[in-house]
Amino acid sequence: MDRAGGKSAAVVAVVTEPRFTQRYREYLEKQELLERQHRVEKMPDGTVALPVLGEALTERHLRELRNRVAPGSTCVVTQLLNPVPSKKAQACSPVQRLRLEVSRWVEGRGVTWSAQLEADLPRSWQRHGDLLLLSEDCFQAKQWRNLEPELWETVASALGVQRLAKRGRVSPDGTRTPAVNLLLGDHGWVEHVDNGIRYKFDVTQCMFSFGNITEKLRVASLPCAGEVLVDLYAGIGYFTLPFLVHAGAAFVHACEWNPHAVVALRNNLELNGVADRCQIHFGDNRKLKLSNIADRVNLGLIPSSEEGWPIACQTLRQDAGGILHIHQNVESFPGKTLQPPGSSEMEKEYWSSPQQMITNQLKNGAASDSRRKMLSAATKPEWQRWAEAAETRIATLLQQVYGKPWKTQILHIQPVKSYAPHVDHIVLDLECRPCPLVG
Ligand SMILES: C[S@@+](CC[C@H](N)C(=O)[O-])C[C@H]1O[C@@H](n2cnc3c(N)ncnc32)[C@H](O)[C@@H]1O
Repeated sequence: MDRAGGKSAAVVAVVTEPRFTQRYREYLEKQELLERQHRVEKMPDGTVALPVLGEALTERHLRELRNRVAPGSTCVVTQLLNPVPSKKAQACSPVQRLRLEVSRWVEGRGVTWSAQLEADLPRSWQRHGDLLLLSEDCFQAKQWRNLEPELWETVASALGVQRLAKRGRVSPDGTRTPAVNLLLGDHGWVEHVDNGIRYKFDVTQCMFSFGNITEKLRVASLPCAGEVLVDLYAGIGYFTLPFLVHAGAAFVHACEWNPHAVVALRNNLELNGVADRCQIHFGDNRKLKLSNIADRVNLGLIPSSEEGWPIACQTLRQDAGGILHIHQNVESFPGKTLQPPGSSEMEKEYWSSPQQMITNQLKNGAASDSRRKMLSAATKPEWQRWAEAAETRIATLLQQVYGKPWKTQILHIQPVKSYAPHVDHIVLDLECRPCPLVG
C-alpha cells in the first residue's frame, strides 16, 4: 500500500538490536530490500526497526541476517502502522505530485480548482505493478464525472502507472469479492511475487491482502513436511502456496467458492509447479465431503471463520488429530467486555493509531527469550480470552463429531494486522489430539 500526503500506511520492517543496525542496513541495501520512503525507527523496547520492501523479503534473507550478517542478532518481522516518512519522501510525495498535476489539468479544462476537489483526491492506494487500485473514499464529487475518462489518464500518469481501478467495500456476501471498477486499462490481472511465490489474479474479482505478509512468512516456516492440509478458505492461494512451496506439505485440499478465485488458484498452482500436490474443492466448504484426513487445517477467513469450525474438526485425522490455524478479528475496547466467538464486526480496512507494533514469531513454539519478550509485549488479554473461548468451543465440537473426548491446547496466538478502532486480526494455533483410550 502506498502512502498519501502526511498520512502513512503500514510498512513492513525488520527489527533487531541497535548494535546490529549498520550491518543490517548494509545487507538490506545490497539486496535492494531497504524501503527509503520511511525512517529507521527506535522501538519502545530499545530495538531498531528498518523499513523494508515487504514483498521482496524472503525467509532466506531473514536466515542470512540472523546467521551470517549478524550472528546472534534477533531478527523479527514487524509492521509499523504509522511509519515516519523520510526527508526524501517528504520533499516530493506522490500525493503532492498528484495534486499538482491534476489541479493543473483541471484548470486547463476551465474548471476552478476548489478545496472540495482537493479534499476528494486519493489518500491511499494499492500498487499492483502497473495497476493502481484506489480506495473508495476518493473522486466522489460530481464535478469529476464531466472530466472522465481523460481524468484517469492524468491521474495514472501523475502516479506512474498504466492502469487504474477503484474499489468499494469488500462485499459482505462471504466471497470477500471487492467491488472494484476498472477506470483505465482493459483488464484487471496483476502479478505479485512474495517470498519467491508467484500470485496472479484479477483485482476486480479477487482480494489481495498486503497485511497478510507476516502470516505468509510464518506459514512458510512451519514444519509441515509430509503433512496433509486442508485450507478451508484458499482464495487465490495466499496460504495454500506457502504451505506447498516452502513448508513442505505433502498435499493440500484447497476449498474455495468464488469461481474467479478458483481460476486464479489453479493458475497459481501451475505457475509455482505444485499443481500435482493440491486438489481444489470448488463450492461451499460447509458441505465438504472430506473427513479423517488432515494433519493441519487453515481457517483464513476474517472477521471470523467460526462457521468452518465443525468441518475443520471433521477433516482432522481421527487417530492422531492435528493443528488448526484459526483466523479471527478480535475487538479490544478498553472497558468493553470480550466478544464471544461469532459476534465480531465486518472488517474495516484502516490502520489504528498511535504507533503499534505487530511482531512475527517465525518458528511456531520456538521463540528465543528476546523474541518472546517482544511477543508478550504485543499480546492483549482479549486475544487470550477469545482463544480460550474458541478452544472450549472446538473441544465441544470434537466431542460431538467423534463421540469421545479430545485434548486441546493453545500453542500460539499470532497477530497479523490491526484495524482501527481496536480490532486485531489474529491467528490461533490450536492443537487437537484424541484422548488415548483408558483400560
Ligand atoms: C480472506 S479470503 C482469502 C483467503 C486467504 N486465506 C487470505 O486470508 O488472504 C477468504 C476466501 O474464502 C472464500 N470463502 C468464504 N466462505 C467460504 C465458504 N463457505 N466456502 C468456500 N470458500 C469460502 C472467499 O471466497 C475468499 O476467497
